[in-house]
Amino acid sequence: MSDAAPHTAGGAHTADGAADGGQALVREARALDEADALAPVRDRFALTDGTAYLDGNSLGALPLPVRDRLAHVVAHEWGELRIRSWSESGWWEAPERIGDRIAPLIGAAPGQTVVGDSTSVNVFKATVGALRIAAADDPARTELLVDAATFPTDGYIAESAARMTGCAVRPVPAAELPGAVGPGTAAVLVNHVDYRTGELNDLPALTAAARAAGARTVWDLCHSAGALPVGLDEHGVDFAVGCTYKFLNGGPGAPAFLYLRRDLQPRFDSPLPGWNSHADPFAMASGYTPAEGALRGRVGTPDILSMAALEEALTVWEEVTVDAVRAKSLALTDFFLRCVRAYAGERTAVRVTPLTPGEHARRGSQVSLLCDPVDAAGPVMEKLIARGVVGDFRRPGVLRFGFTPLYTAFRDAERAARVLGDVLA
Ligand SMILES: Cc1ncc(COP(=O)(O)O)c(C=O)c1O
Ligand SMILES: Nc1c(O)cccc1C(=O)C[C@H](N)C(=O)O
Repeated sequence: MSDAAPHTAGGAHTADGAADGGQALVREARALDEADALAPVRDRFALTDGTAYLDGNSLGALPLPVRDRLAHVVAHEWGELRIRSWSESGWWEAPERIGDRIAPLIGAAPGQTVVGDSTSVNVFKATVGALRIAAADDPARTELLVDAATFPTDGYIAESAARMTGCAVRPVPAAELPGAVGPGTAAVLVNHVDYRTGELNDLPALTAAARAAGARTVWDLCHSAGALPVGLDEHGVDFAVGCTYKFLNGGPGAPAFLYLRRDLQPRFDSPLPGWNSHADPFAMASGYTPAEGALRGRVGTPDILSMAALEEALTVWEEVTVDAVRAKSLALTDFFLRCVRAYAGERTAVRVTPLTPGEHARRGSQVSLLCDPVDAAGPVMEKLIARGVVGDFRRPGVLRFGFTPLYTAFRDAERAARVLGDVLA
């Protein structure tokens, strides 16, 4: 069965617009794509295999210019210049240079963002750094609040960071965190967007509450960087981390970023004080003197090939604003939710309920659907993928669909919902 045109099998039966077999939704998707100012940006990505790729919240698609950039770095910078490239090709400064390219996307002025290591490692650096500053200010602050639904790596690392610093972790549902911070709170580690549900947590309110209580904040921006405005400087966030292989399309295993607010940099006592963060690395001194600025967040030798891919991937932002991306993201997820209601309806054998909030202010750039029965979710996603609709599945029963406005079209959203309706039927 072709998925290119709507048909009436299975779905297409609710009062929500698919009584005509989905023709109206197909026409609407076409009109939305025609009016979409970001539509031409899709041509910069390797997306010609006919799939509706809705997994950019896990691994972003390949930006085409990355291929030539990597070929050049390998052939010329590594192949011909070899060690000279540390200075002549700008390899040594890549972590700060690329950090400053990410900075405007997360609302940070230059000089506060550094790229390198994985998100997990940066969660460790930022959390221990925050706890050490809190302890220096007030040793009675021994509580590390973590949002209860956190991505696992943050929770595991929070436990270790707390053990190292004599603190204790207290998991609290994200919405309750502003009321939970108190005089004993040293720091709060929280995800901006919940990886499982796609819920957007209230960064301004929680950061303000933490500041008022004298606690430090560490935000995990993995699912918001490149998807929506963050406003780190504006809201007075202390530390932030995030991945670059999701909405920033930096490639598999692309290095993460670490934001150290400028006024805290002199106080940032890294738990991983590698030689790259030394004030004079090539002095090869036996004693450690930390560098000034964001490069205090570096550890060891940067992974140049991945850095080069990321740097090239970020060039798309020279033409695109985060506000435009956010506006399209909300329009895409609104439209997808409407299509799901129309095609999946109430009468399918497997039912789906959105876990992602309907309110724009509480929605990230993905839509998560909970399957009933839950154990249907894995097989449903396998069937979707077999039919060219690529989302992912998180146990036990969640279907995730990520919307990357740089390359996701409204026709992808319509098709995904239509195929989903068929599969659920
Ligand atoms: C919210 C969140 N934090 C942290 C991570 C872990 O990142 P990494 O595997 O790059 O350390 C991920 C995804 O893998 C994530 O979604
Ligand atoms: N980092 C990943 C990987 O190496 C393999 C598979 C998936 C991932 C992910 O990024 C998972 C992702 N953070 C999530 O939101 O579930």
